[in-house]
Amino acid sequence: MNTTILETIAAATKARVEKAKQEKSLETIKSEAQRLDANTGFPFEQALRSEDIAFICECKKASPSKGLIAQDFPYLKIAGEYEEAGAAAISVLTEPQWFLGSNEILQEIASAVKIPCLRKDFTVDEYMIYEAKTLGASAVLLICALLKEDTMRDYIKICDRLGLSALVEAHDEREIQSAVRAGARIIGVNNRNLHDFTVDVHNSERLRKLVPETVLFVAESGIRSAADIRVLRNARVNGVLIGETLMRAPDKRAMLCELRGGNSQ
Ligand SMILES: O=C(O)c1ccccc1NCC(=O)[C@H](O)[C@H](O)COP(=O)(O)O
Repeated sequence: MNTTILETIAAATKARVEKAKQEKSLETIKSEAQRLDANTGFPFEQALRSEDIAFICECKKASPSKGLIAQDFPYLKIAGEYEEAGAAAISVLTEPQWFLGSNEILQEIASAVKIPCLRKDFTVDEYMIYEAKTLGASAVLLICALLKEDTMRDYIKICDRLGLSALVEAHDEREIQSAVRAGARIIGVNNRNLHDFTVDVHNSERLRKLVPETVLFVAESGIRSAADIRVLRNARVNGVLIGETLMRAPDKRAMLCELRGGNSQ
């Protein structure tokens, strides 16, 4: 079988984590994270509960499917615009090779905004969860395709103890069932097919039915228009995660308003 982009990124991420451990050990990052306040009230989850449909707006300079998206990437300005325009949370890519993200970008954004930040990365080691906490994240991404069910359960428990939320990403029925069994309280369905990079928001619509009402549901990727949002709102998704559409919009506030179905003028 061909190696998927996800497997390639995961292998590079494992190497990145091993390098990070040489600079700061697991024990050190763990104790740094554990010294931080764990009584957070899980703001990322709260943000998803508190709105009709919550917008998680992404700061992303590049991606494997699109290459460079934003030549100019004033991420603090972008995050500020998202916050002012009523974003519920901000997703920050920290993967450096394909997404041109960094830990520093997350740390700076998290300390500049009041809304919760998701560390969007390819979590392959518990080290990355403790690291996310020290960087100021309120949530981390856990991808079913990269983690065995028992590991997923353990990682969700680590998140709970640190006061972090886990957005557990699934692509199909089997992964959704595994995420539910592992104790996920937030499941995100990624609409992007990682073999051919095509996107279909109806993937979220279809899979929403399989997720219990008690579990929060986020639709991720390929959301381009108010019509897409209408489909997802009708499917009772709690939140949408939007990257490229917002990153390419010169006026983020106007684009968010348009996506919500309003008039930006
Ligand atoms: O975006 C990609 O090309 C990609 C490829 C392989 C793994 C993950 C990938 N993207 C990460 C994301 O999940 C998106 O950044 C996020 O859902 C927003 O998607 P979009 O609104 O389509 O930019």
